[in-house]
Amino acid sequence: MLIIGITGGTGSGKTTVVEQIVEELPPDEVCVISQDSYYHDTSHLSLDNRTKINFDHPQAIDFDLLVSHLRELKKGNSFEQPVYSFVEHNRTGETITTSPKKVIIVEGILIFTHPEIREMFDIKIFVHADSDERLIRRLKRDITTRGRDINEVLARYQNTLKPMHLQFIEPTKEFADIIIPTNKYNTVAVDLIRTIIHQKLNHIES
Ligand SMILES: Nc1ncnc2c1ncn2[C@@H]1O[C@H](COP(=O)(O)OP(=O)(O)O)[C@@H](O)[C@H]1O
Ligand SMILES: Nc1ccn([C@@H]2O[C@H](COP(=O)(O)O)[C@@H](O)[C@H]2O)c(=O)n1
Repeated sequence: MLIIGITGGTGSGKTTVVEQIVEELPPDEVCVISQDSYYHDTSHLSLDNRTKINFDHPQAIDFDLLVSHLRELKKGNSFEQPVYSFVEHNRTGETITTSPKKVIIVEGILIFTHPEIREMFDIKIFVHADSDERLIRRLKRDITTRGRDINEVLARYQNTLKPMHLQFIEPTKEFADIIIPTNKYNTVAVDLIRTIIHQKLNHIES
C-alpha cells in the first residue's frame, strides 16, 4: 500500500491534481480520502452559527476520526467515510464505504499540520498557486458549486482564509517531498508523479 498526502491552499488545484493522478490508475487500485469529509459534526448548531465557524483552522477537523480511519486502512479494513455538504456546513449523515487499495490518496488543506498523519504518508505533495490565482478560483467555484455569493467569499477570505493560510498551511510546505506549481495546468509534474507512483508500486510488489 502506498499512501500519498496532497496539500496546498484552497483553490491551489489539489482536487484537480488528484483527479489527474486517479484517471490514469485502474479504479480498483486507488481510493481518495478528502479532509473535507472530516469537518466536525455540527448538527448541534443552527445553520447561522455554522456559517461562523473558522473552517481553515486545524480545530475544525476531526483528526481523531481521520487517524482512526487511516489506521483501519493500513490494517486492511474498510471504513465509512462521512459525506460533507458545503451548503449545510455539516455532514449529510450519509457515508461512503472506503476500502483498502494499492494507492491511497489523502487530500486537504490541513493534513500536513498533524504530525501522526504526516508520518503515515509515503509521498508528501504540496500544490502551490499564488494567492491571487487561488482567490479568483475560489470565488468562481464557491459561487457556482458551493452556494455562496461574492460578499461571503471575500469576507471569509479576508477574515479567515488568508490569515489561516499564512499561519497553518504555507508553513507545512517544508514537509513536502514535491512542490507542484499550479498557476497553470502542470501536466509535466503530474506525469512525474504518476511515474514515481508506478516505480514505488513495482518496488513494493517485487
Ligand atoms: N492549474 C489550474 N489552472 C487553472 N484553473 C485551475 C487549475 N487547477 C484547478 N483549477 C480550477 O480552480 C478551481 C479550484 O480547483 P480545485 O482543484 O478544486 O482546488 P482545491 O481542491 O485545491 O481547492 C476549480 O474550478 C478548477 O477547475
Ligand atoms: N462548510 C465549509 C467547509 C469548508 N469550507 C472551505 O473549504 C476550504 C477547503 O476546501 P478546498 O477544496 O478549497 O481545499 C477551506 O478553505 C474552507 O474555508 C467552506 O467554505 N465551507
